[in-house]
Amino acid sequence: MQVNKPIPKTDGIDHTLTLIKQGFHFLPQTRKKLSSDIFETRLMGKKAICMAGKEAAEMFYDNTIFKRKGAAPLPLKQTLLGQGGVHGLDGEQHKQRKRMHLSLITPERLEAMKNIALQELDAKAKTWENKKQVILFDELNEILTRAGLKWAGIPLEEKDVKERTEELTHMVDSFGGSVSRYRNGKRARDNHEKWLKDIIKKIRAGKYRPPAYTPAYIVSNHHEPNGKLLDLQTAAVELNNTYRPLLATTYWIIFGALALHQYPDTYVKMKKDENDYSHMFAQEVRRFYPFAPAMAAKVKKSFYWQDHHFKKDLLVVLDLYGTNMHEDDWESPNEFKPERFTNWKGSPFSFVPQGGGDHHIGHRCAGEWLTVMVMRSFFKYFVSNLSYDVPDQDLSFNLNRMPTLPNSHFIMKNVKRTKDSIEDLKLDIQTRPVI
Ligand code: HEM
Repeated sequence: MQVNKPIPKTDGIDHTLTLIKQGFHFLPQTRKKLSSDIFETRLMGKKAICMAGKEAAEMFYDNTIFKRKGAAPLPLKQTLLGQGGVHGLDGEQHKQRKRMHLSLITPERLEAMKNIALQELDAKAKTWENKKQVILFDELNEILTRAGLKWAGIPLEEKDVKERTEELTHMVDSFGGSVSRYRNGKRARDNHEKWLKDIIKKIRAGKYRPPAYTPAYIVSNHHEPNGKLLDLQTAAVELNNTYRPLLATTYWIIFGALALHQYPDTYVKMKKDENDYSHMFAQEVRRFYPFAPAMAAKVKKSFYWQDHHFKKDLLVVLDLYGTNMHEDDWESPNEFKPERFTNWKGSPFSFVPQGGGDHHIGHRCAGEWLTVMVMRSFFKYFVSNLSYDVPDQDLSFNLNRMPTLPNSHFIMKNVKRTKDSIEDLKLDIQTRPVI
């Protein structure tokens, strides 16, 4: 007979506002309070089971028992994710769409992104030499907007750079429950999708011909399992999905710059980059610093797990940040130690900064390799191609805000390029497995 073990519950009626107020703290602190890796609460008026840890992640990413349809809240789809995109698909439709995304991320295209992003960074860095100070967050958002659109094969006129950068920045900053950030994010997405739809129409009409290996070409010409082209709206969402998340990488590049500053030994080791140090450093930045707090799914068919009953259509939330910090899997999780990744045995369920499980059959982030490659090459650029001072500023970050970053947005002064060329960096960094 199957035992039905009760799951500890939070007090009160609904905890959506608590989640918005406490941000990254909500799930870990509630687990601590209830002394349990799994608890029941109510979010957006619905019963929800929240959980963390390797075993929980393994269960969450089993797509025979979980589905994404109806799991993500509407405001998230109106801003960060878009409606009708790969994130919310299940079954064959998901597999087919995911194959399209993964087909964009070949080793050659990863190298291309690295080179384009480094070129944009180096061009921008030339202008920093004449500035009193540089706010790195703003600069990186523009650099990665330029790089992402170029890589995706989407034409960007100089006069539009500011507008496109602001749109992508607002979309990425839109989650976390602030009404004003939601409004900015929604407006930004509406404008950006309108712009993309015009470009896709031109591609389909043969009026604009991007190279056949670019996202612009591949997404515009992608056919659904029913043999039809993606509808225009979905095509705009998916094309945006191929480069918008690069601006999420901005947050981790800022945190990496923070770590290089606050742990000076890492700066020295990054400069030498022995035993793949830059890779381990990027991995530890993704583990230690927050970006994606959690993911939601719904139960596809009822099942038992660890004697707990999961009923069909129940909402389940996996704490990604808390899983990366889980004491069962990470020694001294609250210490920043890139060396922990030396000979790391890599579990796709204990290390879930960009989702867990398998990239190909599950929902794990399609851009994980790309994220790590851009992070590594930028960290190496900072230590080997630049000199800069980090003046006094408020470098603290608030875990109640989602997403979060240092309050000052990382200010640099006296920036100088120490090399005239990025050729060493272009040759140096190769694609590497990330889990
Ligand atoms: C800081 C950088 C990034 C973070 C934190 C991040 C995080 C995530 C997370 C949490 C998911 C959802 C996993 C799930 O549904 O369980 C995801 C999915 C996805 N990401 Fe990323 N991502 C990043 C960068 C990128 C980049 C650069 C790209 C593309 C170039 C990308 C493309 C995608 C796609 C297409 C999916 C949908 C996968 C699916 O549903 O099967 N991401 N990402």
